[in-house]
Amino acid sequence: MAPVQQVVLDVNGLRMRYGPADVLHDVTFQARHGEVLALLGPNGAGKTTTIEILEGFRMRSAGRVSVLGADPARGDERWRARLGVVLQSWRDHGKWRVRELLAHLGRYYAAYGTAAIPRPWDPDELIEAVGLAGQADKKIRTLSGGQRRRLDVAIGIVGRPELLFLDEPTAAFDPQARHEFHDLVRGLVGGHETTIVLTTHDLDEAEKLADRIIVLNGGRIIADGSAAELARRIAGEDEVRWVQGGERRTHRTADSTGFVRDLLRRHDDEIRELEVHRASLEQTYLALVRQAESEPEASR
Ligand SMILES: Nc1ncnc2c1ncn2[C@@H]1O[C@H](COP(=O)(O)OP(=O)(O)OP(=O)(O)O)[C@@H](O)[C@H]1O
Repeated sequence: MAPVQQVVLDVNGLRMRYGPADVLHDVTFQARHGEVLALLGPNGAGKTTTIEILEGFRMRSAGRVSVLGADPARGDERWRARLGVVLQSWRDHGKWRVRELLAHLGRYYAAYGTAAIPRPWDPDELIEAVGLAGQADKKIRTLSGGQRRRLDVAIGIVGRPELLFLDEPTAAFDPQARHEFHDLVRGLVGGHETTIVLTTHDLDEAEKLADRIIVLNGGRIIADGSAAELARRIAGEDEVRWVQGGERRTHRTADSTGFVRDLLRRHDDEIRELEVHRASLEQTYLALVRQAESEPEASR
């Protein structure tokens, strides 16, 4: 029998109200040990509010929340030392040098190390892991935007967190930095069994990194599942493209395998450059949000 993974995050009936406005309505989900969970949703959907409540930075209006076995509203220092947080932006360490700052911040975690999880992460190993080896002795204000973001991630993981929150971690990255960051996240999940909750507007990133995707819209969860499960829910059509007799053709179908089989049976010699494009997470996501927005409030 497969081992039952421990529930690290348990959110039940979470509600948040700012003044007269309800911004989270009955949000319920769980995350298990070692999972990467992506929160997606349009601007103002409630992603940051949800994450800030889980981090213990914001008090919820109602609902039950358990993070690493504790209520974040009452989490103590020992609990906080097991979390890692990478906010959307941090701009306050300009005069420090990279190694110096990580060594300094790491000291806070030393008292919370265990036999299984020695804390903190050695600064030089960490600098290597986030790809800042060439910048270890540089002042932080001299780093590029992408290097600064890698440092933000290093600050978030210096205590070897069991649960890591990443709020739009790759927003300012170039494609290469984004690719390297994805490798870093996979390494964290594979090597140290960190559970990760990330928010992103990059659907490609969510598809690559996340085991599970939760789509929030207007403070409600409108979908929860793997990218493939969400795609099946929407049952998008595949697009088949080919060249025949020098002419480009396209056809949309729910049964691309059957269509291609039939096409090749009838015109095998004439078909060139055959491609099948599956419905992407982006199409699925847009369809989910459109569907949720077209439903009347009362039926939700
Ligand atoms: N401190 C606050 N006071 C009042 N309203 C707030 C406050 N913070 C957020 N809101 C409102 O709560 C809703 C959810 O905001 P939140 O920042 O959680 O969304 P988000 O999904 O993270 O958006 P984005 O993708 O733009 O970062 C929005 O309508 C926002 O205006």
